[in-house]
Amino acid sequence: MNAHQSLAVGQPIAPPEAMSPAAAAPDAMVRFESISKTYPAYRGKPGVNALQDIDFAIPRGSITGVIGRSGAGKSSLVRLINGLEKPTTGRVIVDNSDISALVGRELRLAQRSIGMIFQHFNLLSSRTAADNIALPLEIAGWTRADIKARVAELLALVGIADKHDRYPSELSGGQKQRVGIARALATRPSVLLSDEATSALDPQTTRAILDLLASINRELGVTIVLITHEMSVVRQLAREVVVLDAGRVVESGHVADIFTHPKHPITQSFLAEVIGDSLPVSLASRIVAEPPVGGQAVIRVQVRGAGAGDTVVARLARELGLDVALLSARIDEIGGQHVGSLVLGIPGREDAQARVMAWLSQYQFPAEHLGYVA
Ligand SMILES: Nc1ncnc2c1ncn2[C@@H]1O[C@H](COP(=O)(O)OP(=O)(O)OP(=O)(O)O)[C@@H](O)[C@H]1O
Repeated sequence: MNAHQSLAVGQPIAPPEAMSPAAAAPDAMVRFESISKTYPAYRGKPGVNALQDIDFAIPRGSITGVIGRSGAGKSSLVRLINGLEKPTTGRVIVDNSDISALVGRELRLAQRSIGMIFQHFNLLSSRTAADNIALPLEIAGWTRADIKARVAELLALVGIADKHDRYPSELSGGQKQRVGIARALATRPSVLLSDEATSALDPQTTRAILDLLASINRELGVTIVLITHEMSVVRQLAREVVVLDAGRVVESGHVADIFTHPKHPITQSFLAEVIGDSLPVSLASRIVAEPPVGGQAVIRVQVRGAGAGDTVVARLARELGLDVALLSARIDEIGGQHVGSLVLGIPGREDAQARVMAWLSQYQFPAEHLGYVA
């Protein structure tokens, strides 16, 4: 096993030797233990190694994002959690039960504690909203009276009590996903798998659905696993994130840690799409590689915590006795923490730059030198 794959999600980023494998995370809701998944060769098509050396834990009660590009192995990972696929090697433990070893009735019973929502909602068009939500309860053998009461409760929970008798064709995308969420929660699962559940929705509806998922996590304590190719979804909702690339976990940890210290190029490319690392055009167009006489060096600094941006600028100026200009700043709330990127202008002299970089490194602010402005 590759040590870099042995990560317990929820641990701050640490050197590989300090990372805990799944087995060291006893209070996990889902544990992948030395998982690989190979789809066999079929009708002349070669076999595919979809997942390799997967060994991590999803904390109970967490919202964990699993992010990766198309083909990274996200859907394969999800199908292992709900037992639709068996791993080629290793075990998948869900709520202390080895789902990869279950078959038949035992598997079906275990699957009732794992809800799932989908990109295209997967509702039955011939059934009303209420009857779609009732479906898993009918399959589980609930009485008609119990189903009626539970469906009413679920429709209210997801905020569409008035859509009880509507058919999917009469509902908006957001309302359809609310029906999907209610149906997924019907049998009171302990895990909710969300497979690109907001990818077909506009940004405003996406935000509303992600807010609903956050309140479900908070109020019902359901562990949520968010499969997505969008870092903006991870940023808004998840506290933990696992980055998959070519079937391997390349990085994992707290979202705020990953956003401030992305290590793997694939993570950096996901972040570049959302964090707005691009500089304002008016500033970018002025940056040059060689120091102009009397010019400023331009330094980008990553900061964390409320007020951290102001503190860095003030302390740098005070403690080093230098003129520090704030050329641009952006602060976001990520994983419940303020995370930001400051672009500072400092005196272009070599000694001043060296002192600023040493100070930033001493206080562990990631920083990069972007060039100079006149
Ligand atoms: N049933 C299958 N049979 C053969 N190969 C498969 C099967 N399912 C997935 N694969 C292959 O396994 C790899 C991982 O696919 P998977 O669907 O898990 O990735 P993904 O990250 O979910 O991608 P996407 O975002 O495009 O859905 C891909 O190369 C895919 O072609």
